[in-house]
Amino acid sequence: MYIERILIVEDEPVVALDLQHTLEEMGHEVVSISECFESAIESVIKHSPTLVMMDIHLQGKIDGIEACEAIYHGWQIPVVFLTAYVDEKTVNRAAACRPFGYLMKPYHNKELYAALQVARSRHDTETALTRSEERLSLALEAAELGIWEWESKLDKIKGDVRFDRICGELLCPVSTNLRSMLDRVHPEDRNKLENQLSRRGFFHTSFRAQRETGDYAWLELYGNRRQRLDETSVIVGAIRDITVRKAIEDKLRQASVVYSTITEGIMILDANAKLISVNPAFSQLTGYEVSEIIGQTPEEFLIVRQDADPSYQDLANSESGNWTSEGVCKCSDGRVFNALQQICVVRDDDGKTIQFVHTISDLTAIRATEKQLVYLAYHDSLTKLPNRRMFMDRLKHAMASGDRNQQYGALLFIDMDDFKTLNDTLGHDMGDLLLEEVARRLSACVRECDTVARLGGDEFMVMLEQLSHHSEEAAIQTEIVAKKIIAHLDEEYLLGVHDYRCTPSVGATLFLGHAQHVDELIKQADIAMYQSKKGGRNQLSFFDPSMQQSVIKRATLDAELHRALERQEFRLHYQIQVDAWRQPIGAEALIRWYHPELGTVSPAEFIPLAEETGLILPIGQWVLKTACQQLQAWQDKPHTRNLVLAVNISAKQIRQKNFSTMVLALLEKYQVTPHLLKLEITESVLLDDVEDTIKTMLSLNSIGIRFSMDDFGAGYSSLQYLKRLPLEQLKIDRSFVQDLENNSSDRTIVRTIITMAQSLNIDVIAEGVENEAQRELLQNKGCIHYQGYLFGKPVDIEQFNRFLE
Ligand SMILES: Nc1nc2c(ncn2[C@@H]2O[C@H](COP(=O)(O)O[C@H]3[C@@H](O)[C@H](n4cnc5c(=O)[nH]c(N)nc54)O[C@@H]3COP(=O)(O)O)[C@@H](O)[C@H]2O)c(=O)[nH]1
Repeated sequence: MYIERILIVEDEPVVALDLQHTLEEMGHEVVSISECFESAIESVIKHSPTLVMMDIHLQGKIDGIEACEAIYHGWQIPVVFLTAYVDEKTVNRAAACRPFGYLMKPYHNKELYAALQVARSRHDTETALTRSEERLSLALEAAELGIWEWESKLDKIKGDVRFDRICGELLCPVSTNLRSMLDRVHPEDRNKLENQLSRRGFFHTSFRAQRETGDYAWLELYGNRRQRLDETSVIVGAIRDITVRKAIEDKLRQASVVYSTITEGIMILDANAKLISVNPAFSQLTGYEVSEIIGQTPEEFLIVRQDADPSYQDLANSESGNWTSEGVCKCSDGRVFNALQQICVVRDDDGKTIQFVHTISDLTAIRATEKQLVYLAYHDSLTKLPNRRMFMDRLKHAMASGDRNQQYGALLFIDMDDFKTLNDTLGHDMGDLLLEEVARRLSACVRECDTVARLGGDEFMVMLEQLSHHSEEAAIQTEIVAKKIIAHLDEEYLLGVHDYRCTPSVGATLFLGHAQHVDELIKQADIAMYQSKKGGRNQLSFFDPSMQQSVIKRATLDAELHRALERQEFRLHYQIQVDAWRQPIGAEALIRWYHPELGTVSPAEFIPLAEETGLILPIGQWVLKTACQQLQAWQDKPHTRNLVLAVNISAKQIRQKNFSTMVLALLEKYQVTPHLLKLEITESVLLDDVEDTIKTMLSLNSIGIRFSMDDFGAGYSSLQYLKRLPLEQLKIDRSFVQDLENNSSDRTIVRTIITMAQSLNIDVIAEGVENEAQRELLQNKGCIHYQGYLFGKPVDIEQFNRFLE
């Protein structure tokens, strides 16, 4: 039996004493007797009784029922009423304050004994229940779980305060029915959740529910669906917001994928820098399995420490906790590689170092690529020779050492003759083969200390170092090497199945120290090489300063020529063409360039330059337009109406795709009768794209435009093509006319040209006729049209028109 420490609250002292006696006989202890509420409270505080026996009628204003409420509420001490009251009102009041017993006076001892036993038992049970509820509440709070319940009969979801906290915002209104709650669930999760909720027994699931803000929260739901006897069912369960956990899990999952798939090797070390784990890439990189190295520090098996490297402890103490450096790693098989290593300190919330993450990346491939890139930056990919960049470096170096030793060096600029023809005829692959072979032969011709480089295309450069201290001797040494090069490059090449011959043109220049700039030296060698080309190719030329002057002049001319059109510096001059009776039959339009500073520049000087740069196209267009304007002007006057105007057309012009269209447009614009326009072409048009050129000529000729073959006899003169061209006229070159009186060969050539033209039914005109003797000779041979100073020099249009009048 439990021995109670009892407080008796009784206003009748006799009854109280009797009760005390009885209780003590039962073995209990009576700690105090009080007659009123106030003294009862004092006794509770003072004696901490385990049970109170309470009379309802007490001295003072407060009765036993109120006293019971106060004592139980304040100290949770069970109270048993002991009273004579049996009226319904009193009993109901007493019952409302949940007493632990209600004993009627007078009572039997056995009744008292039973009442005390029941009170004790109920109090213990209730206390245990309250504690258990408290524990559960604390556990739910700690687990962040909310309790919820749903009854099918009511179709209402109810929950505790934690449930409201978790779901209030998400699934509001909280006391909603199941369908409304499901409506807030993410469509992809809805079916799964619905299935779980309809299942009998335990379930556990997670789903997304939409917040008021529109974004989704992750919820974890536990439940147990039970069937009641009346066939209704109830689900009781718990719910938890796992949004943050999900986000962390996602990150962890990503981190885990990165950890296991990244190509960098990762070591996780504990706070003492002892290895805990490695990722797969680490084992692949180093050959170490985690079991072999666990518990060791990386320096014991992998990292070759440098003196400047910080220790793990240094890093743990550092503010950044991060260190990156290039280092050397040793693999399990002894192989060594360069690695980029990074160490990151992992700290807990209190800032204490708990781990290190040590990452290593193999730099071998990067270093190899860098090496390759450097190689490519300084070498020609086809021939593997040094390229221009490296050559320039070496040249600067050679100049510096030549300066110190006072020894001459030499540059040889080598260009393969007619390389373009090889590419055009046998294709670029064969061209590449030739260049590779040239590179081999050049390298074989020079000493170890010399440099062979490819500048691009078919241009090679050879630098000879450590030549004589005297320029003459150095020149002789250079000549010997250059001749050797020419001889070797002149030998036959086997290109695939083709035997091929290709000669070089070589230009040479000497240098001593830093007397000239590198670019200047290369230009000198280039100029000398052009000299070789001009001199007939397959030869060596040394640089001569006068050559440089002409190159500079040419560059100036080129720059000025680009601006000449827009500055309107061109004019057309006209030179009369006459018949046997000296009657004007037409004129040749000849361009003149009046430059404000350079003065009058001869077309013989600037036309070849314009052809080279492509400027001949806009210039030629301007000439044609001006000629058409002039023809239009002549058409108004009877004595000029039938004059035919000859315009020089360069090969580049006639090869333009839209040449015919452009000419037709001009004729139309200036209302010119086509047969008054004569286009003078040279034999050079037959060197390239002959078929297309013939097509263009035929189309222009079909509308009446005439063609004259200029400088005939001086060049290529392919008779095979001649008969296919729609030519109206051959113009005998001035060089044959000049010496006609004294040179019998020229006379023969002129006679042959005239005879051939007559047989082909083509007219003949002679240019450069300067005296009567020449004219007579030409007439005697059958040439009756002339152009030359004998009849008039090229003059501007005002003079020309005056002359005609
Ligand atoms: N594509 C173009 N070429 C043109 C154009 N204008 C001229 N040219 C070509 O330039 C070259 C030089 O021409 P130019 O200095 O005008 O010389 C011409 C005549 O002045 C000269 N000539 C004429 N008669 C005599 C003579 O009796 N003696 C003598 N020493 N020289 C004379 O001959 C040149 C005309 O030559 P050609 O054109 O071959 O009939 C020259 O090649 C021009 O073609 C142009 O607009 N476009």
